[in-house]
Amino acid sequence: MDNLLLNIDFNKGGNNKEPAGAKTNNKNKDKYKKNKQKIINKKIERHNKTSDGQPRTFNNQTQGDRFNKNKPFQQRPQHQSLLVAEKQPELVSEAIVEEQQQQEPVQINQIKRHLGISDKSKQIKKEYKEALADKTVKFDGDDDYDIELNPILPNEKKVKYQNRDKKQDQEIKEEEKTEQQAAKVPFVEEVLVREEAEVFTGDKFSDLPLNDKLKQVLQENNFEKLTNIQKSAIPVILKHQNVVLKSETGSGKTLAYLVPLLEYLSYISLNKEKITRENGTYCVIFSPTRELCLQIEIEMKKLLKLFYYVVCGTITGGENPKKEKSRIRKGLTVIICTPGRFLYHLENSSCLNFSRLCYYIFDEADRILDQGFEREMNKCLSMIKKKVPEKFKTKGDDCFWSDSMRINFVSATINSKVEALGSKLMENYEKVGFDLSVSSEMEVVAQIPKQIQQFFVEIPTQYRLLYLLAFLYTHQQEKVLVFVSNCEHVNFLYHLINNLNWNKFGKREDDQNKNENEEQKVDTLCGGHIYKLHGDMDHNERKKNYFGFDKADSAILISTDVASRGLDFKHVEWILQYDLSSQIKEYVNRVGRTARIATTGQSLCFMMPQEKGYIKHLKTKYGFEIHQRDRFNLIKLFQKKVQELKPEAKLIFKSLKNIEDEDEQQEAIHRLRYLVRSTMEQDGLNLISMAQIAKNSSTRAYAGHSHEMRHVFEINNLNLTEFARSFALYKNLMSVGLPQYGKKEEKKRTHSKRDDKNNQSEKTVNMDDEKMFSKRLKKSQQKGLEKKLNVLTDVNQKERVMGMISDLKRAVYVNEDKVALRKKNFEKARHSVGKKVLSEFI
Ligand SMILES: Nc1ncnc2c1ncn2[C@@H]1O[C@H](COP(=O)(O)OP(=O)(O)OP(=O)(O)O)[C@@H](O)[C@H]1O
Repeated sequence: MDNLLLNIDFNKGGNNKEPAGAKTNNKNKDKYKKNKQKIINKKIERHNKTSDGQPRTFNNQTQGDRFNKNKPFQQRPQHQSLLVAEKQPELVSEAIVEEQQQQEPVQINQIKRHLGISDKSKQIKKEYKEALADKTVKFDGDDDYDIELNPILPNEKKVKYQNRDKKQDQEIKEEEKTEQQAAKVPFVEEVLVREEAEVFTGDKFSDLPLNDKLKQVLQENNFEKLTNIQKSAIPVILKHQNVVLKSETGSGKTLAYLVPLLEYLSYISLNKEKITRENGTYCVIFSPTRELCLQIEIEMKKLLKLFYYVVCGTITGGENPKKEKSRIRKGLTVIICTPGRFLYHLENSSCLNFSRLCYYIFDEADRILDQGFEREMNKCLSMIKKKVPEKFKTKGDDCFWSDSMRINFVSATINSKVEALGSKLMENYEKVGFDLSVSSEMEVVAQIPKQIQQFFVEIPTQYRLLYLLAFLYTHQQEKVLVFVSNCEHVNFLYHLINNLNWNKFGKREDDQNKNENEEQKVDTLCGGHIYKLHGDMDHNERKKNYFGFDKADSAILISTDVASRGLDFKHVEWILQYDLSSQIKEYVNRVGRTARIATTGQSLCFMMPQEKGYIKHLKTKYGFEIHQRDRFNLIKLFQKKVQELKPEAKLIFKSLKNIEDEDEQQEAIHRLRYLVRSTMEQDGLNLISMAQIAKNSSTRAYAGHSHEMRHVFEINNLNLTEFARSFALYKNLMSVGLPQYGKKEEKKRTHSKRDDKNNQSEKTVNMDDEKMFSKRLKKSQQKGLEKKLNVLTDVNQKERVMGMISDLKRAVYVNEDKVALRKKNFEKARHSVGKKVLSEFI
């Protein structure tokens, strides 16, 4: 304390500055002290005299006032700092402190802190004043004074006020705690106690009544212990039962139906007839995606090593149909297919042989129906029925009951719709893995493995992209699967992330020119292991990306829901739901891509502020355990990661003195934005138009959220400008590549009032977008109604729907479009009819 006061007096402050060399020269020091004392004495003298040089008279009755200029210096009570610094009473005087107060507020604060007088004293001071005004507290002239010349209260009064202060403090603290409790938990630190995975049972495959070859092959593939679902499902399926099978994601359902299938085929081969390729197909496995077909084929081929007579093959979209045809002609014992392509072959290939068909398996059965496969599925089944009518019990088209068929329905999220299809196929069936003690809604939660930690983070719409990049940078040594709502968004994110050069991160334009060599080095996330997956991709690229992500140790996969079902990527640590899905089933299946078969994993939902209801819905309706994470913690982690991976980046964060400070954290976000913008502007990448297309598709997808969840995903609550920013479409980037501007507007934009014009143009862009969007929305509604019209039989209903369609058509083709359409027709007519006739026509 003494040192502190001495330092303040001697080393700092304008007039109090110690002369050069004083520290080393004691003589000089004494001289300095004497001078100092002289200055103080002079000050006291000046204070005690009026401007005329006459001695000042003091009014003693006002001595309780805060700043008592009417009180002689000597008569003032001793200052607390003087009491503390008793050793140098001549140096640390009130006058010095006063002077310091004017010139060195920082140091006064230091003194305050050391004396334990914080800014809270201001509040106490205020209360003192109030108390004085109320005359509830009286001061006799003997009261002591604190550093700010407040009267120091007798102890009981002080305690009273201190307690009051503490109480208030506590209340405020508690309030803050409850508000921030969830949000301020560290971002990735494991706060939850992970439950022991309870996937495996004590039972083994070797205990099951299977043939020796199958047991051997299972052992060779390290399938030893049975999982819960395998233990309960395999014996039931083996007993020639139709089964609807449901269990949590990643619990080994595939093996649960493949093992009984192989057992059955080997039984036929040993006891009934030799299975050959010429015999045709014995089993058809339906699955919703090509990748899942591929995966089932791989899993099956692992088991086929000792069953050379069983040939399995996939029939999926994207493959060359001719090649598939030749494979079918050679004979496939087990066909693994997507319904669309299978239907194509049923309609176009006569070589399909179903005379021995005895097994149907529907993997991800609920998705097969959801995806609009229902019609295709029904067609497939009825065509098979037409080919081999003797196998089926009933004659009508809608019923596919058969005594000679074994049917398995499999999914983690089976619902009543699936059961309805099930009843068309199976006269009676056994349910395995259903928990009848809980409601079907709550049962959904049970399908998420317990070892998955679920989080959500609320992010302002405009920063979404930047936080995504921060997250990916922070977790680039892990495997992250990012889900978005549409193919265009996947494409945009994929190209953007692939082209970000993190060597440029945080550098300004002038810095960049200095280090051109360094700039040439490209530093991409995960060492460039970035993949994408969606339905519009070329089949071979899809396959390549699927295997690429599966094999990588650390990688990023950006995907639509095409990857949400059944795919078993190895060791995915994080599932990131960047665009939320309004369907609970999709949430469960997306999350289920991590924590497979007794491993652990985390999932994170990126939530826009207006989507708060989503988490509430999941928590209250389904009882999900989702924990909030603070976005600032994410940025903190990001900064730490940057500093860890790029030690030279200290320069980047030179302004970040306090990493806890939210404003300073914002700095990192700005730097990220700069990196994104510079990448967007790069020639030849075409990122801006990709972003615009992605934004439009995402807006449409947002408007297409299920009716049940419209209150959460309400398109009218979506701020389109902020939403555009989440696609890196910032104000001045919006104008690039947009064809909407006329020549006049283009000229105007280069004028001096550029900013105003930019604002205007941004508005026009948004208006155009909105117009486009509403048009498309109406068109899609129209299409939906047209589909409905095909199915309707009632004449009145038909008429009503037709009326609605024509209303929509009128709304879509606004006047301008009508004119354009007429012009187009006119042009057509001119070509076909000729000018002469046309003039008559006009
Ligand atoms: N008994 C077992 N012992 C060891 N590994 C197993 C066992 N059963 C399955 N697995 C492995 O567990 C992983 C997940 O299995 P699978 O894909 O069948 O899960 P699932 O329940 O079908 O998941 P989803 O619901 O997501 O489709 C696979 O890699 C599979 O090889």
